[in-house]
Amino acid sequence: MVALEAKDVPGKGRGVVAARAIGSGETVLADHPLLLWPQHSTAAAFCSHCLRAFNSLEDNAEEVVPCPTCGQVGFCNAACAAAAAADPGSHCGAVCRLLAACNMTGLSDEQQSVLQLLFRCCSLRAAGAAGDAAAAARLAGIAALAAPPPLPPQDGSDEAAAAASVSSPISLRELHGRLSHALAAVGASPAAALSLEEVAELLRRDAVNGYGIMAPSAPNGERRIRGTGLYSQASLINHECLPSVARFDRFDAPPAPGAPPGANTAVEFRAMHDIPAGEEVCQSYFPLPWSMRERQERCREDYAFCCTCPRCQEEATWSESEWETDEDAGMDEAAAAGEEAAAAGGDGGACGHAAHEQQQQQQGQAAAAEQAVDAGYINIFLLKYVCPRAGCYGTLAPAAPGADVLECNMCGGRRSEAEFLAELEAAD
Ligand SMILES: C[S@@+](CC[C@H](N)C(=O)[O-])C[C@H]1O[C@@H](n2cnc3c(N)ncnc32)[C@H](O)[C@@H]1O
Repeated sequence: MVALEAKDVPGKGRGVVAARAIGSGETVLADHPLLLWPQHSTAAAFCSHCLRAFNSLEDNAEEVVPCPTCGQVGFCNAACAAAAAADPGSHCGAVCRLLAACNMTGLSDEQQSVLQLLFRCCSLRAAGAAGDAAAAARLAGIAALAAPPPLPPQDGSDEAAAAASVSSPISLRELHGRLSHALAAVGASPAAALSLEEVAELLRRDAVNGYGIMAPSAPNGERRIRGTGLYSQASLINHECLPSVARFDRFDAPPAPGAPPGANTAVEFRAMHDIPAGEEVCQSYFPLPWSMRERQERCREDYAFCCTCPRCQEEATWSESEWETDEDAGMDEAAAAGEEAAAAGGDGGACGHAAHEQQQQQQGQAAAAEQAVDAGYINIFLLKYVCPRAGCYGTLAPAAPGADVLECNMCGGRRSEAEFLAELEAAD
């Protein structure tokens, strides 16, 4: 993290700040995953080691190498197959046998995907206990990720609260039972076992730190997730609704000559605009056009904090009539999404308020007040950085350091500064 420095940020835990002035379009961080796992339902369409899409192989006349243990999933080339076999945190023989032995009946795709994570962690534990220092270091890296305290139970049951991230009806206890049963069925080492509490803790770490890796859009435009990654440095980047960096990835890039398997799994963060030295560097955890209500709900329910960023503070003051004015002025979908924010603004107390959360909120509000933004700034920010392609919701950042062409981190679409200014004039 040459350009960034990890620090405690009042009200947010750890965060990263610019260690020097950062130029627009600079890549401030490239981070490789501690752990990567596929979305269960789409696993057969992506490399089980590096998540590269199989339909991207055709262009290079490459062929899928089937998993030698199950034959159900595969790898994008022989190097990835060999890397997975040697990696206890990947689709190695041990993980493959656990998946085959596990009773998946009645589990949602989300729950089956959680088991992909848990089996990889069990396998890393067994390897670590057997003296694999790299496996132990990866588990320590996962244990160092933020894990906010569990949310207060919604229905009076601690277990229900802990299982919220895997959306019951199947409870956390049931999931843990199936995990333990699979470990017993394959005769796994006792060192591989995870307690119920450890499973709950892992799920909370996954919920606040896991990066969803998107698949290319389906022909009907539907967006699907191909898997999830845990990244040690990227996980230090806090959220703001007007972020300064955007995440880019290249999971489908063909391997460069001599590059090790998995080189395509790095996530990169690019500065959307100039960032002065000492300023906190933030990303948005969800699409920029979301309304304030949606953003507040997601922050509270998935990340256990109340967003008090300058945009949320400003939007909390908006009235519906102001939004009518914006709509009349021809604001695009992104800015108009704030209409709902007006409705949410009145009950700005969407956040849960444990005592420490209140303190965090006050610290966050004080910091946000120092960098107040107005409606005009927010609207121009959204027009400039939300991908204009219908239904994309990606974020734009300069295509290269100093470039005046912006590139979308979802669809790859590009827009020049001149095109943006023309759109801005039209919106005016
Ligand atoms: C991916 S982690 C970010 C790093 C984290 N702050 C840490 O100490 O490791 C996400 C967690 O950071 C905290 N966080 C992120 N953005 C925040 C914000 N704008 N305000 C308050 N807390 C925030 C929340 O606890 C959230 O669940």
